[in-house]
This record gives sequence, C-alpha cells and structure tokens, in this order.
Amino acid sequence: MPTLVLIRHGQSAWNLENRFTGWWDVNLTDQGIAEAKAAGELMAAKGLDFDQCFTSFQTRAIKTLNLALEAMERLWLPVEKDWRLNERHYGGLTGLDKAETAAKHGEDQVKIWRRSFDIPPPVLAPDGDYDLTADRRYAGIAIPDTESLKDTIARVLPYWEARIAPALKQGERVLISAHGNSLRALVKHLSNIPDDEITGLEIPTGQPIVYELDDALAATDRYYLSER
Ligand SMILES: O=C(O)[C@@H](CO)OP(=O)(O)O
Repeated sequence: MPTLVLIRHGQSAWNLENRFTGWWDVNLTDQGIAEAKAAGELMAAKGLDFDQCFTSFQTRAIKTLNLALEAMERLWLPVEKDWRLNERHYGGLTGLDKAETAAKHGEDQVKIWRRSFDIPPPVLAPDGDYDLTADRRYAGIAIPDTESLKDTIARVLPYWEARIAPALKQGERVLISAHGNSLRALVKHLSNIPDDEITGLEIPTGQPIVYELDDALAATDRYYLSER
C-alpha cells in the first residue's frame, strides 16, 4: 500500500504577524522550527520512513522538510523541489496585514479572497515591493500575478500526476512539505472534496497528515499522525 504524508511548513514569520504571504519568501519562527522538529520526531516514533521527498521553492517549506528529516536521521533522502508546490500567490494582498485588510474591505470580502474556490485576490502591481521577476529561482517561470485556489490546483495537479503519483505507483514512500493552499489543492483532489466544501478545510502548521491509498492512489483514509 503506497505511503503518502503531507506536512504544511511550521509557523512562519508572517503567520505570526498575520500578513498575507503567498509567494513571498519568509522564514520560520522559533515556534515553526520547533514544530518541524517535533513532526520529524513524531514520524520517527511512529515508525514512518520515506524514499522520496517533494517540496516547494520556498524557504519555510524547505526548512521544515530538512528539520523533520534531520530529526528522523534521513537528511540523505532525495528531495525534489518545484515551484508548482509553492503557496497560492496572494497577488496585491501580499504583505498586507490580514486584520487591517478586513477592517478596510470587510470580513466578507477578505473571506472571499482567502477561501473562495475561484475568485482570485486583486493582481500584484508590477515593480512593487513584492515583485519576484528578478528572483533567479523563478527564471523561465511565468510567475502569476494572483491565484485563486482553482488556479493553484491547475498547477499542483499536473505536477502530482507527472512526478509524485508515478513515485507512489513505483512503491516509493513519499513525504511532501508544502503550504496551506498547495496542500488544500492536493487534499481536495485526493479526498474528492467538492468546490463548495473545500472552503472549510484548514490545514494546521507542522502536523503530518497521513494518507492511506489503494494501488490506484484512491484515498482509503486520511488522518493526523498525532491523533493515532
Ligand atoms: O498568507 C498565506 O499565504 C496563507 C497561508 O498562511 O494564508 P491563508 O490562510 O489566508 O490562506
């Protein structure tokens, strides 16, 4: 039976500051570092092991993976990094304070921007503080100027099909370290969650999520490792 574990990065600086983050590359807080180490210790204690890891191009997910693998004495495992596992791009909201934005535009509007299925936030203006076009890691990539969850799914799923599903089908045990919304995209797909129900799914930081999959990669169970 294929083994798949998903983990959202530990608490980031902008999770703590309550700012819209998206593709902006913020680091882990001390709490985030502790969450990542604890996740690795939990996975080791529960006897989980992996053959292949996947993560995004973003420091908070990469570091979470490394800290967890270090706690498991598995820093030597192969890791594939890809921008398609990045967080959903938050467009023109990037860097703004979530509470101040709600005070300005209303809670309902912010909820739509944060959790609607297919309504993207306003676009990021070019040449602003959060423009990533000069960032070498994204050379040759069409950086989005905003993304809805639907847009995020449209780049996560082809990567899943091309790289992650084949590894699982070959019998590799897979760990994915990614982000709240790139993981919501995967969970929506794997657990067949309808468009209007995915808004209610919140993925906590640093908590390994275990998927039991059949040989066709259909999910037979999904649970937080800390709960079993
Ligand atoms: O700011 C972000 O990029 C994400 C994840 O922290 O926030 P949200 O909970 O609004 O999807």
